Amino acid sequence: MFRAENLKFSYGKKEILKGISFEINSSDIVSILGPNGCGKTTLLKIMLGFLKPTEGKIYFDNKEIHKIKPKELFQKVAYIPQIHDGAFGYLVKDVVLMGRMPYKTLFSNYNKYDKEITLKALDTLGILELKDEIYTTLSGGQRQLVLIARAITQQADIFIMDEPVNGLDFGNQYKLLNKIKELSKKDLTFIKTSHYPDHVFFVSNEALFLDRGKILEKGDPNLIIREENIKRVYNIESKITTVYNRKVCLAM
Ligand SMILES: Nc1ncnc2c1ncn2[C@@H]1O[C@H](COP(=O)(O)OP(=O)(O)OP(=O)(O)O)[C@@H](O)[C@H]1O
Repeated sequence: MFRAENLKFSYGKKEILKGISFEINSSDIVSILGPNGCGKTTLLKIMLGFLKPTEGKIYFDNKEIHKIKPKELFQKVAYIPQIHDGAFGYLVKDVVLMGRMPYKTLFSNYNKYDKEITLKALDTLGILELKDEIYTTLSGGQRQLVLIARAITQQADIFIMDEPVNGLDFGNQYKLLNKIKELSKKDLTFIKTSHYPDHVFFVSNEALFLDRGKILEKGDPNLIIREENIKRVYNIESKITTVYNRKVCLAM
């Protein structure tokens, strides 16, 4: 589905990605790990066609991303950004309804079906009671859930999420991770950044470690999240162990 070939990217003279290649398959839950500022968000933006690689190629379904019309791409791919302050004054249900935009022509209105799936998405995320609230008055975590509901309303097959648990409380973090697992069984693909090895063990079948502009390793999290990689990437000692049949990474 996504294929990157020797991607390089620089902001001006600052080289961020130094030649990375990978493939992502459908129904994967991929977590991109790496230290602050290593280029995770930049990579997501390249995958969404918001930024063009300085060198190398990125394909979606064998077509170069920047040659795909945004409307076509966003019927298949939904983006949930890390920080979202926009949508000033809109009600939650209207923000979620905006997920239907890639299906609309310039002058067509939202119909009954659009409104139905909007409410269903809010219900799926357990936030139906927020539907008439003003979006900008919500907490950061609640906004995150609203944006996920919007992505569901978009009926995309692929969700690109930038640190989706950022700002969510402990319970909502794991509720969201469980929701991701549940949705991936319905053939949805998730590509997300993460700062939490435990979450990656919990939810992902693929992990990609970015380190100094290159891919250190990509593959099964159980194989690639190792103490020496944690040390190398985050410069911290850790112990990786199994508790209640779950792998966890403890910082020492
Ligand atoms: N628009 C921009 N112009 C110039 N430099 C930028 C721009 N956006 C990001 N950068 C720089 O590029 C580097 C990579 O940023 P990016 O946001 O991709 O990192 P990240 O891995 O997602 O970080 P974090 O984990 O902190 O969210 C950082 O050093 C950042 O300061």
